[in-house]
Amino acid sequence: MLPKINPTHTTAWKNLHEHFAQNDFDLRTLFLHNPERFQQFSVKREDYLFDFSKNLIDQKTFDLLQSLAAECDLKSAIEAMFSGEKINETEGRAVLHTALRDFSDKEILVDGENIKPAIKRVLDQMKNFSGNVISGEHKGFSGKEITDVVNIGIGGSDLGPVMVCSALKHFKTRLNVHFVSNVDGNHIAEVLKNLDPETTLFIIASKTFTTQETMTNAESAKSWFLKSGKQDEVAKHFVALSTNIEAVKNFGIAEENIFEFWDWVGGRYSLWSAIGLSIVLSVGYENFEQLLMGANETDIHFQTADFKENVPVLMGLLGIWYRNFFDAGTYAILPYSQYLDRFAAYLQQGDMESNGKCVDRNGEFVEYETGPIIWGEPGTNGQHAFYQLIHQGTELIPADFIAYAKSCNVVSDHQEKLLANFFAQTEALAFGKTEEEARTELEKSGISEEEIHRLVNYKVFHGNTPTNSLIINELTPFSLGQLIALYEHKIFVQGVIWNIFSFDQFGVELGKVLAGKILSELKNNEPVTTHDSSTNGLIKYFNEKK
Ligand SMILES: O=P(O)(O)OC[C@H]1O[C@H](O)[C@H](O)[C@@H](O)[C@@H]1O
Repeated sequence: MLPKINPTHTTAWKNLHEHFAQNDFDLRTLFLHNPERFQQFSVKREDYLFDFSKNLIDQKTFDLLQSLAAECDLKSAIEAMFSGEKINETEGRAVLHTALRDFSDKEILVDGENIKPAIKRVLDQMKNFSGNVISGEHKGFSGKEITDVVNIGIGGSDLGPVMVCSALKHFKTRLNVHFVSNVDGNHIAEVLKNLDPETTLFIIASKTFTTQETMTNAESAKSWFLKSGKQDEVAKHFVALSTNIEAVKNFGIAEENIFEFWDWVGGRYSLWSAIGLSIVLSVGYENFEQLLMGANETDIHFQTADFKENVPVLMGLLGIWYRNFFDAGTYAILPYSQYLDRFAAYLQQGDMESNGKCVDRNGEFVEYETGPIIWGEPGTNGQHAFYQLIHQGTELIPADFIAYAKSCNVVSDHQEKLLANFFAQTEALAFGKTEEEARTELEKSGISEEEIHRLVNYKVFHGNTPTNSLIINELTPFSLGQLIALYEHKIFVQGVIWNIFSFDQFGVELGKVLAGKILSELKNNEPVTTHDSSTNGLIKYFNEKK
């Protein structure tokens, strides 16, 4: 079981509030007074450098955040998760996505049974199946090789595979992998428009195998297929990834085409499981295994490194400093890598569905902030879209800047320009531009004193916007696995300290229930008056125009 400590009752929390009130954390001053600040607040590991020196902290902040982790008993929480304790207490489940990438001989027991053999069995099944599809040995009903794969899933059965397949495009196989997730019929229509049922493999990815969007898309995909193929040929073109074996069989998918995973794998933590089959088909099994091994390297770091040099712990603690003491409502993920174009979207589910909670582990409503809004886009594009607000707006927006030192594709001086922007932005956000500096620049431009007076304030940059800089040596399946796991564990750290349960998601249920009721009303085409005037009015308008 996880500790049930209210963080605001800890001595560290009270001291952090005092510390916050008594200091202004001016980065210009902090760097000026400590030439060794970068060395003091950065962690250099074999595959990456994590520089957290441009944060609004001093040594006392650092020490108090460490004390907070200790008082909240983070260490035993980490041990509880990795050991298979049922820390997902509201659902009575263990949280063991980490076991999926643990290639050691160590036994991990769930309800007295070692889960490692089953994990290995499914990995072997994924390896064999993907090998046959990629090699062309597995053929469609007309004897042609598979050329296209369509993963049908949503949420954790979509976002992780989409993000990884996008990030590892440089490593892709001959197969073209597509993703359908939205119940909006246009989504599947646009994907199927250019595909051939003779050479298309469908993956129905759903932990529960009950999700409306996925089951609707799966039925439509099957209908599309059966316009060409026969019922007894479905087995060659449909596989399923799920914990719900009975529901999969009822859908009509052959038992040998079911890739199983388990309830101790949360949906948003499932890309390492059978849900990763689209990744295996997209980049090959060896690269998928490297992805797993990279995540495992972070798992070991997370379990063994002193919290003072433990990157996920530091990321988590710094996020709490801004969320709960600076009252920052959002956190930006700004990868300076086009390959990571879906990374922020992936973390939106990972972070916001885990820590978007208002009831603590004692069943009481919390009286402090919990999970922030996660958002972001790749740099340098963000600079031309929303950096104005980060630089000169009224919201404090802490951000993670992520970049790879080496590019997968050497094209002219693009990489130097990309990183020059990365370094410039974190510098500008940290140190800004004072009124005096702005005035000097305007004076040099030769404009009148009156004009200078009129314009100077628009040219001031407040600075003191905190950033973490993560420079990863190169983008590989291994380093991507490391990166994803860093954020999985950051999220875990924050959930432990906020004293919430990070692995259930009851908040997604109400909408689903209401949608089911409204769907039946829409289908019977009668005037709808059972709701509020807005919902009734909206439904009426839809019924008139559809
Ligand atoms: O994989 P499925 O069972 O289809 O669930 C897909 C998604 O459904 C819901 O939105 C849950 O909140 C997500 O955590 C889950 O990933």
